[in-house]
Amino acid sequence: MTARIIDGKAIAQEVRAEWKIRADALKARGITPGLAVIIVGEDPASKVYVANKVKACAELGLHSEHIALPADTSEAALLAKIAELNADPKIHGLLVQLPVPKHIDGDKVLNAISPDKDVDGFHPINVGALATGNMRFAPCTPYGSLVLLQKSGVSIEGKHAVVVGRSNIVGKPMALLLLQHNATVTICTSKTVDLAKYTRDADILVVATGRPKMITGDMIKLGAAVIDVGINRMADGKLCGDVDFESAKEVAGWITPVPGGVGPMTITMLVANTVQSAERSAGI
Ligand SMILES: Nc1nc(=O)c2c([nH]1)NC[C@@H]1CN(c3ccc(C(=O)N[C@@H](CCC(=O)O)C(=O)O)cc3)C=[N+]21
Ligand SMILES: [Mg+2]
Repeated sequence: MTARIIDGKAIAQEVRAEWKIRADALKARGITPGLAVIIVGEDPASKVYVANKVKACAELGLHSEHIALPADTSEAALLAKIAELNADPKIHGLLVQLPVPKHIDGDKVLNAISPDKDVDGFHPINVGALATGNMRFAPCTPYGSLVLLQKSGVSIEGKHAVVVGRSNIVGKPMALLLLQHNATVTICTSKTVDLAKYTRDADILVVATGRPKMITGDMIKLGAAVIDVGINRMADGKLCGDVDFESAKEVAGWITPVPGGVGPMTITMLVANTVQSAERSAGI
């Protein structure tokens, strides 16, 4: 059997069109949703992501500000910039591209962003809201992964979902979202003993480990839905996921490619969260 390839680019376009209608409705009331992205330093991969975010905003007619600060920006200067944007009525969504340079405390940065503008969903208040089932902003990568499953017609309720990876930005919130949709959820880590025992039992397998091609076809249940969150740049310059696509697609029922899978959805949900934030600020 060969898996159905989940076309993240196509689904992202479809979802963006839905959110454009809501953005246009806000603009008709004189409110243009606005996103500010702060990037500290020169990471080349981050530059690609930030450029994609700004492009997606333009596509939906949103206001966006891209604030590039030098790598030696002090923590105090960054916190001051965040405070300024927290108070700026043109801005409904605000994020600081991670990772930040070592001399800056990442947790302090996440705590400084107004929870009402935290479109990444990384502020502890929003993490707590997700954990208690009162979601305000779901983190964009897990949210996008969930929408990919839903739009592909994969049923979640009652199914065994296995998440490999326990990061705050993907693994943990992904597990919470799946739990919210009544999946039976297992979270594995890089230390899990006999990882394949768990992955082979997964109806839905989400992989976010940052280890290129670590999940191979023999670790996947026949017909499973496989969401590959990994983006690894190989020596030849090509991108690959955390799943070995070639062997996995022979076993899986659905699979996301890298690139063109989760990545475009991450950007889309960021824009969606920004529009939703603007709706909330307008009392909608
Ligand atoms: N505060 C914060 N929020 C984030 O959401 C955040 C972050 N920091 N730091 C870095 C990661 C990574 N990330 C991606 C976004 C888009 C693509 C994307 O568009 N990927 C394309 C291709 C990208 C390429 O060609 O390099 C794809 O998969 O098809 C990938 C990765 C957001 N992140
Ligand atoms: Mg993300």
